Amino acid sequence: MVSMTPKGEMVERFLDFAARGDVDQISIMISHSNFLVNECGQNGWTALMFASRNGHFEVVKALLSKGCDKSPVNKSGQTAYDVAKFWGHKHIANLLANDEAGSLERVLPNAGPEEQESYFSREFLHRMSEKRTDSQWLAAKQSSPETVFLLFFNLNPLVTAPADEAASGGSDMKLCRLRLPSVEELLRRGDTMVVFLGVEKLPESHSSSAQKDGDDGLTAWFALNTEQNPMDHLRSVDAQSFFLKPPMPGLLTLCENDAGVLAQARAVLAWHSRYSFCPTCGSATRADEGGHKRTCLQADCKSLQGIHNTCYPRVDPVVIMLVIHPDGNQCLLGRKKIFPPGMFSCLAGFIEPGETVEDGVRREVQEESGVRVGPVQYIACQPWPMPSSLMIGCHAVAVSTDITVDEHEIEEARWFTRQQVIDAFVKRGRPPFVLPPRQAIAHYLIKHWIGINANL
Ligand SMILES: NC(=O)c1ccc[n+]([C@@H]2O[C@H](COP(=O)([O-])OP(=O)(O)OC[C@H]3O[C@@H](n4cnc5c(N)ncnc54)[C@H](O)[C@@H]3O)[C@@H](O)[C@H]2O)c1
Ligand SMILES: [Mg+2]
Ligand SMILES: [Mg+2]
Ligand SMILES: [Mg+2]
Ligand SMILES: [Zn+2]
Repeated sequence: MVSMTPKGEMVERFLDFAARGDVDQISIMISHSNFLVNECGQNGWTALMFASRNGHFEVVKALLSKGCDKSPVNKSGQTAYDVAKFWGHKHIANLLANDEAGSLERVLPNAGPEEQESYFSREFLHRMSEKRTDSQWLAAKQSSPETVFLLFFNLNPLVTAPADEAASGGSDMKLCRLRLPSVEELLRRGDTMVVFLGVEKLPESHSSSAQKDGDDGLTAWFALNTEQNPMDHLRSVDAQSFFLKPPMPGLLTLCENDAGVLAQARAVLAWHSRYSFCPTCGSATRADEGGHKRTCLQADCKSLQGIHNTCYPRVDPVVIMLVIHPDGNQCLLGRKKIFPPGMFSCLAGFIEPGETVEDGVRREVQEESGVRVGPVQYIACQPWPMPSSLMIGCHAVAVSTDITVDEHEIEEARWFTRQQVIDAFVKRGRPPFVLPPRQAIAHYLIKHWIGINANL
């Protein structure tokens, strides 16, 4: 082993505290030796990178407050910002990007807007995908009194209304967090689908004290779905709770945290309910890996050789776009027959095989409205769990303006002026149309266009 200088040892100790989130030790060491904030260890990582990797917000803040440089890159060319973003620590990525000389702007001067959190996108569980193959761990969690179970009946979640429903206008519905005694009987039934969702993220102050007696102290979450009314098999469930249906607009009434976990749970459960047989050979399949895989039971099935995407939960990419008139002052919105009266929204469509996002936008806009599109810019995305789409939101610039609607899909499409869109937002006078609900990415794409062109 290579021996280290006393300084080298001190740096490694400092980096270790950063990796573990020990903000007290970090502050003490900086107060004696401020140079540590910019040191990197033997693997080329700085304290800021380690803290960003492990989601230690307070450590990142402390390092920044001591003038830590955000620009160094590790051996893979990643800054601390890149590391935070890669590991999904959005709050840390925002902190690192918002600070004046944000690395994103420097590296990508023409970068679009900051990553946008949308309804259905909040991740408050850590998915712990490495535990999906640990059947012993999963079984222990399924029989732990701490574990949280979400229940679905035909993909409709069990919810409770807020106590002051009138005041909240019926929104902010909560998913019922059931415990083992309530669902024990359901878990024993063969026809209950069980999906491991993840574990609650730990507060930064979490220590290893909970790890005695083999318990890792992690609270696991599972989603259950049944196709037969589970009410007779449930124990001690709040009398106010009920299954939320139909999905639209019902699922848009959840609070933001619950909408995120619902998007994950419902999309996976919907996949199980649609793929009970092997898409390759038609045989029966079995759920594996905590409900994140289906394996064919036919020994010589092709799907058992190599990796087949038919064995994993599906996500369907959909482009959704706000098309802007060449004059920059109008946008194209359409309405489907099924929309509530007066509502107009962005055009949208499924991406086809072999197509880029940009080509998908151009094709769908032309098919649905006859308008031809030039430049396309990605803005934001949103999981859409009905049943399992990923909405890829873009702005696009039209290069022609005549409208011919595809009547199979769209009842009407129109150019609306910026003023008309603003009137619809502020609901002034008699607005010319109704906007899609704020939970839909279409709403955000329209609002963002108004925002970036603000000349009110
Ligand atoms: N979040 C939002 O703001 C928002 C707004 C609009 C639409 N959406 C969602 O986007 C999705 C797609 O929009 P669209 O209906 O206009 O798409 P679209 O314009 O491609 O037309 C739908 C048709 O495409 C075909 N299709 C192709 N691939 C499909 C697939 N993987 N699954 C189902 N059908 C497929 C079917 O014939 C279907 O009738 C819808 O599910 C809709 O709920 C979300
Ligand atoms: Mg469409
Ligand atoms: Mg279409
Ligand atoms: Mg289509
Ligand atoms: Zn098969």
